[in-house]
Amino acid sequence: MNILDNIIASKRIEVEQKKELVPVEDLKTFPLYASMCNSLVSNLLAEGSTGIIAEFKRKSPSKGVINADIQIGPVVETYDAHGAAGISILTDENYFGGSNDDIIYARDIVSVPILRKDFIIDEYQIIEAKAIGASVILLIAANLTPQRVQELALFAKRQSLEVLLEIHNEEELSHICTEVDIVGVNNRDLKTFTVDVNRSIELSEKIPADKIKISESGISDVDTILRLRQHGYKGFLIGENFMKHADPSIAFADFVNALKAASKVEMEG
Ligand SMILES: O=C(O)c1ccccc1NCC(=O)[C@H](O)[C@H](O)COP(=O)(O)O
Repeated sequence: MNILDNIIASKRIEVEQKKELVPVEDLKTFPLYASMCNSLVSNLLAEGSTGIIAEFKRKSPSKGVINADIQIGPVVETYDAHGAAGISILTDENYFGGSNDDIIYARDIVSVPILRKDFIIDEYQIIEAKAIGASVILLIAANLTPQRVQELALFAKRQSLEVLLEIHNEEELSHICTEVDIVGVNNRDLKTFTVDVNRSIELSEKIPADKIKISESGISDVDTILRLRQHGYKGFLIGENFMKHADPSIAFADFVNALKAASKVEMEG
């Protein structure tokens, strides 16, 4: 079994336990369940958007501990204030050190849309995402059939959530369906952990033109963003590059300033 199989196996157990602990009908009574979702799609398409979906994660299977004891508040506040188009928050506890409380806390203090970054395999997790204040959910093609992607995406759309479908290779293009709003190419192979930004470039032309494209993982410099933009990418999901710093807020603000300067030079040139 590879790491993704392990994560999914433990997720199945976790979801069944949660269903017992907090029945789905109870989730629907959470105040945030009835709140309005804001749109990541609109933010990515907005004129002058940085396109950055800044991620908050404490650890990961590929990197181990990144920033174990960090508090979420100051980090997401800076992401929001300095121009993130969206914020991605890992809610998986075992492998990423996250929790639902991280999103509940962040929702209260930021206005940008929040992506619930987790391994969604069950409708329960979609209701849960809405109940904790997420606006976008992630579906990963590598662990879902095309039919299951379609079912879960449709279910999410009916909850007014936006859907990001993550793919990694050409075969997974067949998972793209009408209900998906955003297609993300993960530059990290979730089975081997190798990272190659060229994945995004190779797949860019093959993604249907009506989908918003984002590139995920292993992005650490503004030149890569400029290159990806030339291939039609509107969004850039970046985690470790910020979270590895003692103060991710400073790293994020510096990165955005450098991106804005480079984008201006590019437009003038
Ligand atoms: O990052 C991992 O080790 C990982 C392993 C298995 C499944 C998912 C994993 N990561 C989730 C992500 O895709 C990244 O957190 C996200 O794209 C940001 O990547 P990075 O900028 O490289 O931190």
